[in-house]
Amino acid sequence: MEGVDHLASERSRAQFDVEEMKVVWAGSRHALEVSDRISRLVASDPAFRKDNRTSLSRKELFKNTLRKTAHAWKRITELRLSEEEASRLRFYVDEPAFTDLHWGMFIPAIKGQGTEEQLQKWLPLAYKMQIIGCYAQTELGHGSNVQGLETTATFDPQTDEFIIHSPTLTSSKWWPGGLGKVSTHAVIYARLIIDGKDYGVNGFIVQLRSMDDHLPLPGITVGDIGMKFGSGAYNTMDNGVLRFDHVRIPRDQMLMRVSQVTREGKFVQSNVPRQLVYGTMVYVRQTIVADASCALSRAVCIATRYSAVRRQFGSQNGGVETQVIDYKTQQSRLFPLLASAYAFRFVGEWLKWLYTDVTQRLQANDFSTLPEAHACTAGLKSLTTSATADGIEECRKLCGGHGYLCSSGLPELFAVYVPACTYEGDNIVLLLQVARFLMKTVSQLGSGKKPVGTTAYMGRVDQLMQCHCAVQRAEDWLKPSVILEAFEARSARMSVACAQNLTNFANPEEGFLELSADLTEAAVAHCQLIVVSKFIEKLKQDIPGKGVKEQLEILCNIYALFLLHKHLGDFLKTGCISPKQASLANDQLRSLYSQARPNAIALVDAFDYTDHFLGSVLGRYDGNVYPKLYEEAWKDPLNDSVVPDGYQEYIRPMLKQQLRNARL
Ligand SMILES: CCCCCCCC/C=C\CCCCCCCCC/C=C/C(=O)SCCNC(=O)CCNC(=O)[C@H](O)C(C)(C)COP(=O)(O)OP(=O)(O)OC[C@H]1O[C@@H](n2cnc3c(N)ncnc32)[C@H](O)[C@@H]1OP(=O)(O)O
Ligand SMILES: Cc1cc2nc3c(=O)[nH]c(=O)nc-3n(C[C@H](O)[C@H](O)[C@H](O)COP(=O)(O)OP(=O)(O)OC[C@H]3O[C@@H](n4cnc5c(N)ncnc54)[C@H](O)[C@@H]3O)c2cc1C
Repeated sequence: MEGVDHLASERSRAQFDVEEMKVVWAGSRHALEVSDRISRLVASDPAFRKDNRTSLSRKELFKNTLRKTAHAWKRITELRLSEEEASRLRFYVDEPAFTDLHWGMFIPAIKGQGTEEQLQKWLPLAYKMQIIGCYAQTELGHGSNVQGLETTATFDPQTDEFIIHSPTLTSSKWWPGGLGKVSTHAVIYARLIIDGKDYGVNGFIVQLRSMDDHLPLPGITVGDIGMKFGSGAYNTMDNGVLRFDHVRIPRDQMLMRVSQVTREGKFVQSNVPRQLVYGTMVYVRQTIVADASCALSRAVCIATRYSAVRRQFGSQNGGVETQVIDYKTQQSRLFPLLASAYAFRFVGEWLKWLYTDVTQRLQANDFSTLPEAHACTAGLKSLTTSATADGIEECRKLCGGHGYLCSSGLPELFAVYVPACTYEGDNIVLLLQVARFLMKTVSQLGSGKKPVGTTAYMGRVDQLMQCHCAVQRAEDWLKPSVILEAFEARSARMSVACAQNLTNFANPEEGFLELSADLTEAAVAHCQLIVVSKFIEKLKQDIPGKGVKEQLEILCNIYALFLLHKHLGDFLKTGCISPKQASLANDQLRSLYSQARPNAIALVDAFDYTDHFLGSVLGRYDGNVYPKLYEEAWKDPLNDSVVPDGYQEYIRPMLKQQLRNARL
């Protein structure tokens, strides 16, 4: 039935003001207005159609993306969209493209690592898209180990140039998005060599293709690395391969904010830390955390709406069957993901603040918070992307068989999302960075250096090593102080245990390798504490709107107690809680699921996603699933003809053969 809201009765059960929750989700009333307006602009423009993506060939898919990005750029310039509006437009167009790397990495790399003159020269060209750039760091042989990159940039004092060269096959740049077919320029990372001496990895701006005919410049071999996981999905992106054969670039194309090479070939290290060469990754990791909440909320929105529409079993005397969302098992799988989407939203907001703060400090030559910014961005990127990738897959299963259809939107969402666990740093490699930071923090506790920021709780390590959880009744688990103490104690005890075990090794690096699995678990505990504590902090703010804060409190408690349940081994092993308290937490969790149930549909409506953006028959706003699912099936190219292509060649002869055999 077209025009009927099949989820109306669900919506009428909501106990809070959905419009106000939309403001909380968007971040502000202004952000909601912009987001809402731009999402409708994209949804109503046929040029941004995306329902045919999975049936296009790679070439069609790629050309389609080029068309869409050109159209998006035209609309951005015609409508004079602000940076905020343009970035919302990119979000709602919902198709990975070379422009992500141009705006998301090429420009930030120049901004973060270039000198004032370099910014003035390159940024105007990049902002007007008169050049298109990518970020070429990873090589065939090395991705995680940035210090292991092999591409060289050798200074030639005769000509005042660098010679960029790929000395081995494994030094070929491999993976950069936008490189394969589009970028005219790249920020490439190469070992700086002066007078035979290696000064480590630095960034350089290199032109790759002619501005006249787009052909690669002399000495450059460049192409696409081939199809990736999933149909449609990330194959809209031209991830590329690049080799240099003694390509010359002027000296002033080395990004020289962090270190400089003078006309005489002298290497000068400025007073900023060398780690700033890694600064673009810190920036992008922060954006990836914010993006995790978007991807997860999208999957959760689809699974929640469908779970309210779908009915199985439980019919009494011919009455209606049970909505699958009413099964406790469905709730215990779905509601923690709903809560995680909100939790990641708020920790993403906080991380953005942290990043802005560290950037301002860096400009004032205050580098003190850089290690914490690195640990937080690395750890939260790892935690949120792993949970989101797993969460999207869980949402697919929550939708039963129909979740496996491309028209559910979930397979493509998963395929596009899952590389986030690898790009911008493999999630395990990043957790090991957090672990290093934690071990350093623990080792300095005795020296009188007071830990600050997200490790401030370590300053109370003596108390946290001994404290006893005060929970006696299930309701005690609703107290933020109780939850915080349990998470702080678990994290502190896991870090201290690792630090103590490390002392058993004569060589600390050897010990670190041997204990690395335990260390990543300690890092996860610390990162989960950050997410829980930032959710609790959010709830201390003034949050207007009938019932909004109460719903968020329910979600915050679900998030924390679900984690406690999932990682019970940690909490019990470290003696932070008793088995009895664990069982009370579980009782409380069940009660929280019942409280979330009547509000579930409204809580996903608060994401304010259009049907175009969701791209899912199962997640439609009106819940009119079955007729649309049926209609969608008939659109498949296989149904263009009643008798399939190939019948005469393959099916008919086989059937005839069977017939002949039967007659014999
Ligand atoms: C049409 C128009 C539309 C317009 C609008 C469009 C809008 C679009 C806008 C935005 C979209 C944004 C989205 C972006 C797209 C995302 C797509 C993804 C593309 C993917 C890109 C990539 O993957 S790029 C490559 C990423 N590579 C990595 O992440 C490599 C991982 N490895 C590392 O980071 C390091 O090598 C590692 C940290 C693992 C180890 O480094 P190493 O040198 O060995 O260092 P180590 O000895 O361990 O440490 C030394 C010291 O340094 C500290 N440290 C390490 N890293 C950092 C850092 N980043 N910052 C600060 N400090 C760091 C480390 O802790 C050590 O400290 P100490 O212990 O010595 O104190
Ligand atoms: C879709 C996509 C887009 C990308 N876009 C870009 C781009 O635009 N620009 C760019 O430069 N790069 C890009 N990359 C590359 C990406 O950054 C790297 O693939 C990533 O950093 C992981 O590095 P790797 O491939 O070397 O993995 P590896 O390090 O080889 O990982 C393999 C395995 O080894 C493990 N491992 C590695 N080191 C350690 C260790 N020290 N301790 C324990 N375990 C370890 C990992 O956990 C993993 O399980 C992209 C990658 C993908 C998939």
